[in-house]
Amino acid sequence: MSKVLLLLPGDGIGPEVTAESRRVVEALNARHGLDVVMEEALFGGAAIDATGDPIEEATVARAQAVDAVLMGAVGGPKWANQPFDKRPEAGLLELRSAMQVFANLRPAMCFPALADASTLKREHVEGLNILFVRELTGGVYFGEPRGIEDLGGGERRGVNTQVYTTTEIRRVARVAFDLAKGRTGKVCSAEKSNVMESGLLWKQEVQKLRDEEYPHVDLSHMLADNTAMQLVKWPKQFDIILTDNLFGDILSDAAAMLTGSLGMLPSAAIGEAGKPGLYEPIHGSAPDIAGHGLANPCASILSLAMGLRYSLGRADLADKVEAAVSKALDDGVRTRDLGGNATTREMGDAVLERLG
Ligand SMILES: NC(=O)c1ccc[n+]([C@@H]2O[C@H](COP(=O)([O-])OP(=O)(O)OC[C@H]3O[C@@H](n4cnc5c(N)ncnc54)[C@H](O)[C@@H]3O)[C@@H](O)[C@H]2O)c1
Ligand SMILES: CC(C)[C@H](C(=O)O)[C@@H](O)C(=O)O
Ligand SMILES: [Mg+2]
Repeated sequence: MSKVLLLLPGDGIGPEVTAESRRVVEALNARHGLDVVMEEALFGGAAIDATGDPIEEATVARAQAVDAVLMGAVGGPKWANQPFDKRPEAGLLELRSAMQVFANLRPAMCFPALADASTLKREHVEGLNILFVRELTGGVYFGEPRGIEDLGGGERRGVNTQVYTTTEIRRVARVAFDLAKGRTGKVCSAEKSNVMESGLLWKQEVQKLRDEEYPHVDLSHMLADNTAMQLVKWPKQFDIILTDNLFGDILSDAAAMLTGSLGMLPSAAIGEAGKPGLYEPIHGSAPDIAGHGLANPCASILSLAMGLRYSLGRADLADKVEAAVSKALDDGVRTRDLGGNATTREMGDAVLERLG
């Protein structure tokens, strides 16, 4: 039976990069025995313009019912003054929460051809293969209370609450420990247990789960600020980095530059087995380059590959797509962020040509 992939292109460069992933799916359907039907819906600013809301209830329901969701990016200056709960980004948080995709896998891999594209020296990044496991449906992004209070006399107070429960910590740590089996076995958990109670609970629960059920995992703990420094100093010391929602957001953007560009980093957000996954590049809508065909579509295409692997049951085609991206880079095809002058479409063409 056909599988269903819901595309949510979103805003800015979102539609530009998602269009290239759509062409990859079409090529796999036509030439490689994939049987995926694509649907599309408005999301983010585009949905606000059409309906007043960043995501319609029907779209959330569809995302929960299909096999996988591939989104582009949301947000931009046009919607920056919307009330907070009506912003494009609020729609994304609502979608992640509704899909219960609590573990966000963000692989920061340096493709061989890009070892000189990073702002760090070649020996620091060549062969780099870090996997972030970022908690995605809890923490300070969702904690209550939140808001901006008027204290009178021109004084205001902005409030967000960092909160984690044992269950939230253990279920994402389990994902990291399970993934460690197929890798080097090393997991570094990053938090701020020195100043935050939620960070101390995080550290204790991660250690407890390791001791109870994963004795073979080589677990270490690192304060998140030191982790940021160590990522730049000697990134190859890391294999899996397990961390919370906010630190994972920040550390993975920093790690993107180790691979050459933010336009290279894909992600997979997964939850309980059998539930649909949400696949998205880690970059945003890039308003500074949107509409000019300059965006790098690799992060989107590689996110699609993760979807093929984790939700669509076609790890063989995921390997094929990743190999085609790697080959295109080997052959010197580069978008502007990687120092070249290929357009988004030309980069997509280069991947399609190498799919076989
Ligand atoms: N998942 C998402 O939907 C998501 C993620 C991050 C940011 N955002 C939103 O995007 C908007 C812009 O945020 P920002 O500018 O801080 O971050 P951004 O990731 O959009 O862009 C940061 C920089 O990286 C460049 N860049 C990003 N993706 C690229 C690509 N594929 N190819 C080439 N260059 C690329 C941009 O041109 C920009 O210079 C904001 O509204 C933000 O909330 C959305
Ligand atoms: C747009 C925003 C909600 C999002 C996040 O902070 O999670 C983005 O930065 C990301 O990395 O996916
Ligand atoms: Mg981010």
